[in-house]
Amino acid sequence: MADTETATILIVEDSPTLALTYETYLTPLGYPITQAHTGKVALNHIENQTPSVILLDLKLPDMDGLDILRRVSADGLRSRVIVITAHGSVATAVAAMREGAADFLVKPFSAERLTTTVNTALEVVRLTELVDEYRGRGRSFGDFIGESAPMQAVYSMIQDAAPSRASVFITGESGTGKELCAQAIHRASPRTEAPFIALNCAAIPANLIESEIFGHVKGAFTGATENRDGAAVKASGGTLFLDEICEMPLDLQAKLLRFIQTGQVVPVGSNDARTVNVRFVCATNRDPWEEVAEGRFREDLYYRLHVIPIHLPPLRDRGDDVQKIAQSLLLRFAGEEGKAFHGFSDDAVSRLRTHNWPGNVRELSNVIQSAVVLNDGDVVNGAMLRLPVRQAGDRGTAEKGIGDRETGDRAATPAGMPPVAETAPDHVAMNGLAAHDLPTMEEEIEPLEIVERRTIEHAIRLCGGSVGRAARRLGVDPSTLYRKIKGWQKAAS
Ligand SMILES: Nc1ncnc2c1ncn2[C@@H]1O[C@H](COP(=O)(O)OP(=O)(O)OP(=O)(O)O)[C@@H](O)[C@H]1O
Repeated sequence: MADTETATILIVEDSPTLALTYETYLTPLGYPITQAHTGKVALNHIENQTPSVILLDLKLPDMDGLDILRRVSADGLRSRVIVITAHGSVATAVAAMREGAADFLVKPFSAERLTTTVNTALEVVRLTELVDEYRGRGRSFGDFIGESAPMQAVYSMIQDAAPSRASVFITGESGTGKELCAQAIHRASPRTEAPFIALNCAAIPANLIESEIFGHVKGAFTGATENRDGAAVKASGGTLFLDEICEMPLDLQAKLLRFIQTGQVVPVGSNDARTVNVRFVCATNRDPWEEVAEGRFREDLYYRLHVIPIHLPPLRDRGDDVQKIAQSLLLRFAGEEGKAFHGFSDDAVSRLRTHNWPGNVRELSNVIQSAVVLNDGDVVNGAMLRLPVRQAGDRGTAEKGIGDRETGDRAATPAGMPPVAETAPDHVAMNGLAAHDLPTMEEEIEPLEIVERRTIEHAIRLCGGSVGRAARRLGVDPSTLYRKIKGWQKAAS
């Protein structure tokens, strides 16, 4: 049996009745099935999503089925193609096998014969994936999902870096998986049994970071009622992950540098140093060298930490990974929410592929979760994915690199929002009012509902599209925001 998380079946058959019959035969296998009644629809589907098995009738209204087979071979796709031929046309089946078909079925055939043939094909797909995995090619790694070439380079950097004690400096836009990468390094390292301690330098007030890293003694400051170990001591023998390192205040950067050089921790309010052995992994979504050039990040600290650099590519540069991650997230959220969703329609796949993903995997996760929470059905369609129809920087236009994060986040439409382009013409502002048409009084006094909506949308944008995080920051329950978003969607449709 193939991997149930990713295996899919495409039935290419011009007769809808026959296609439905085959689908009914194959449904008990439990894999998502798509029908294509023309060659054009089939090619379009294959372009967006690689099916594990293609059941292919060679007689199509708009093209020769062999052309589809040739395309699968030419593109080097892993799909196993099972050709369906009419009784008496064995020569065609032989020709198809020469072109790369995995098997053939002569009409009419029984449900059992079909399921056995498809199951065998799926098993071959599974074994091929297994072999690739052993060879270390074309596979995901740890908790990462994704098999694209840029991610393979990341996985191999992680594997090479893991055994060493050298500091790792991870860069990448927000939501690309920097923390996941730090955890993967720790897990693959000899320190795996010791603690992995993560500290987000941007999330802790400046006056508390020193104590959070180095600890404090009783009475060191108001509220220090007892001795407390900091992250450096807690991570002893393990890994200390300093996230958003470029946000660390300069005075503390000097203390961190001393700690790295000496391995000694001095808690706030104490003169006693304690020696610890930690491995440093840090991350930033800024361009660290630019931070050095601007005087916000110490150059000596940069060189100490920037020993092994790992750059996480933006999601828009990872090809098919978008669909693989989306599919895995869909099954996860559907399971959590008790929904039946198990796949995406072709238009949904096409939207997933063309969106620019400024908030990267986190944004993708929010969009899928929102689609699952707010809808019902077997398949997520394009309309359920609350993405802007068109946005500046969509694939094929502007490319973004690290350092462009803020622009990227501003461009993101929060998950679950009716995007501007879908609800209003160009000249209409986000709140639905054409500002230049209104008298001054109306500009000054806005209905509370609109102010509330703008505040919520703004918060979600600032939180990289995360409804959950925005709800926390706004001090309300996430279900309140989801309810409101659903209300806006209803009003817009
Ligand atoms: N390749 C991937 N496959 C599956 N899940 C992923 C992948 N990359 C990231 N994620 C998930 O996306 C979310 C964001 O990842 P993570 O927190 O590691 O990103 P980050 O780059 O550290 O973000 P930030 O810069 O905002 O701190 C997490 O829930 C993580 O598990």
